[in-house]
Amino acid sequence: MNLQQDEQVQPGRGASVMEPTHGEKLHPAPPNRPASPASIPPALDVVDVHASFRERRSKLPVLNGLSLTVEQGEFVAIVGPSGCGKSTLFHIIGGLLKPEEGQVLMNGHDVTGQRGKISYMPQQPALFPWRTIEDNVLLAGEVASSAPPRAEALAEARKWLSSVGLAGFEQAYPHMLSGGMQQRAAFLRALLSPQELMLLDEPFSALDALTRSDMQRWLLDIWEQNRRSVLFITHNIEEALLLADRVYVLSNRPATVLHEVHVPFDRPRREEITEESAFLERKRQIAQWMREEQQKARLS
Ligand SMILES: Nc1ncnc2c1ncn2[C@@H]1O[C@H](COP(=O)(O)OP(=O)(O)OP(=O)(O)O)[C@@H](O)[C@H]1O
Repeated sequence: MNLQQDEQVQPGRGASVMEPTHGEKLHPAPPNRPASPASIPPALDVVDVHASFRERRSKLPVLNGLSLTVEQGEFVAIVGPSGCGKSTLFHIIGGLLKPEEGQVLMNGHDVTGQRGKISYMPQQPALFPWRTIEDNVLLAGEVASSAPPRAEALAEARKWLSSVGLAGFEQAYPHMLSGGMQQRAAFLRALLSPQELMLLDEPFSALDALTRSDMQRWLLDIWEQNRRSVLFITHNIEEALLLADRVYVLSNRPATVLHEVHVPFDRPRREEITEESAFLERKRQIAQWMREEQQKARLS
């Protein structure tokens, strides 16, 4: 079902009520955060977005005045309770759903409800089983209006496949690869697509712990070479803090931003930061906020 586009603004649902309640910032912006001069708009600016699903006569509010930004070249993570509306937010940013209120701006332009502006990587690799790994990776370029010539795209894809340990698997089909390898190919497809902003929706949730840890290290490495603007959903607080420059903590459904946490570690990041007290302090604090949300949900 679609989100309602024509719903009346209800009394009391103005911006002041629906402003996100950003919690304390645990630290000022770290030095490694990409500097965004005032003249450069954020890669993504989600402004006061409201959304609900309507089923017959009942209405399920899902997003409640949610605002967030991703600066140019920034890696931002979202954590929040299960079912709070994270994927719905991605669908709105990707233009698959229209919000009842609010805007989605990319590079300063209003793109609310417009598709084709982001590259997206879902929980499952979503590779086409009838296409080889190489052809799956090339797909991103094929559907773009400003695609490079095929020979150029192929050379680029092969270079990347080799650099992510998939050399020799170019002509393999997805079922011939492990889950982690499939996710690498899916990530490459997102990375090589021409859209600047990448939305990653729990890309490692289906992987076992060891593969997940490998993939985190791998993603850090690849991302730090490229510095694309990334918005990343995860349920794993440690993963969020290890990868991101900032972490948004969402409330229960209907989701709004409860807290914004700056992650002050230099890049390239080392896995050892997970042992540092500044890391553990943030991890404990976010876990505490999440527990509080769970408690509220149980009591409501
Ligand atoms: N198409 C839809 N029609 C009706 N309700 C929906 C639809 N899609 C999602 N919902 C409901 O909206 C709420 C938010 O769903 P959403 O998938 O955005 O949450 P989420 O935070 O991504 O969940 P999870 O953490 O479990 O992946 C849930 O209660 C879900 O059941």
